[in-house]
Amino acid sequence: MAVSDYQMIKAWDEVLKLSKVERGQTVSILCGPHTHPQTLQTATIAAQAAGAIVTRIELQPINAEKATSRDLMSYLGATPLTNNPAALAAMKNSDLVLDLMLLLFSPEQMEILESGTKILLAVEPPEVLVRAVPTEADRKRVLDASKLLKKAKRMHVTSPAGTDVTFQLGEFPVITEYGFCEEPGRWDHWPSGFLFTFANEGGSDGTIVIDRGDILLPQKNYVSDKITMNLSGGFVRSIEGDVDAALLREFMEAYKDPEAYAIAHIGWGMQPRCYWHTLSLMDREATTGQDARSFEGNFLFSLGPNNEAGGSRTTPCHLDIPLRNCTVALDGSVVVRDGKVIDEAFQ
Ligand SMILES: O=c1ccc(O)c[nH]1
Repeated sequence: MAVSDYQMIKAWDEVLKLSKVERGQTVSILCGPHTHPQTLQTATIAAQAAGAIVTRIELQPINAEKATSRDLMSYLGATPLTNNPAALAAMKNSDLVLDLMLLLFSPEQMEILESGTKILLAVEPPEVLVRAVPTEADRKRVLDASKLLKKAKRMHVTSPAGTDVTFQLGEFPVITEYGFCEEPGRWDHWPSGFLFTFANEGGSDGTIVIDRGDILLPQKNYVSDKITMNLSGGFVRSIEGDVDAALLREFMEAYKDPEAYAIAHIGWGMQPRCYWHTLSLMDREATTGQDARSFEGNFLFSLGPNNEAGGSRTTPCHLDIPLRNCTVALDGSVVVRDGKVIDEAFQ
């Protein structure tokens, strides 16, 4: 359904208030030719209404000749900000950057955050943004869950489809996503509502079965036949199945990068206003799949880069794969059972 400018401005008002934007602060809006015009215009109005000094920074896209997918998250690392000291300086001197272009996993994003600038990514279409406007309650619930994940040394994930995989934890921080940036140096993504950490280097072993109906991102399809991944020493050693597996293998082979097969972030979804089914109702190219990453009770694992958490891997190949009906246990304590979040585990 279409979204009115008024409703989108009110949504931005709420997100900027939650992000503690104050009169006189500097808000820089990073955009590109692909940025949704209504998102850009309403963000500009809301930031001005909040009393901020607003700057738009438009950068031209890159990597089109390298990526085989048009999805914004299908070729990461080098961004239009790479080797652009003018734009980098502007963003490091801003209180908040609204990233309507997508910098994810770029070294420049880390450098901007280290300067104390907050970065809020928002590239989903207005219909998804207004459906999942973040709340303080979302933040509290994700932070409560993060306390357990921060202490965990081991994550064990199983499913009726045959997943049985163990991740050693502790080398990397926990990253929480709840849709706004209330602290200097924080990165977040609106919409979201999930948390994750990264498995210790070399510390992932077992089998992951991507079941019928589970989602591959950036492919943004529901797989129609099971894909079985065998993991050892932190890397996917084989990808078996039928056509979906063959398509996934060729997608990954096209990057010609062995680091594409490394396990990256692992965690689970906690956003009640995001759903597994919505991808079946949307044009694939209209979304980056945040509903799929955020829906309640998914087990979300990713492959590829871990530089976002201080790791050394910066491969441009990045897969996010949310699974349904999994049971996730941290040091033996179940936090998701058969695809349902166990909130009591976080009390
Ligand atoms: O919001 C996001 C999106 C992609 C990703 O890999 C992590 N978080």
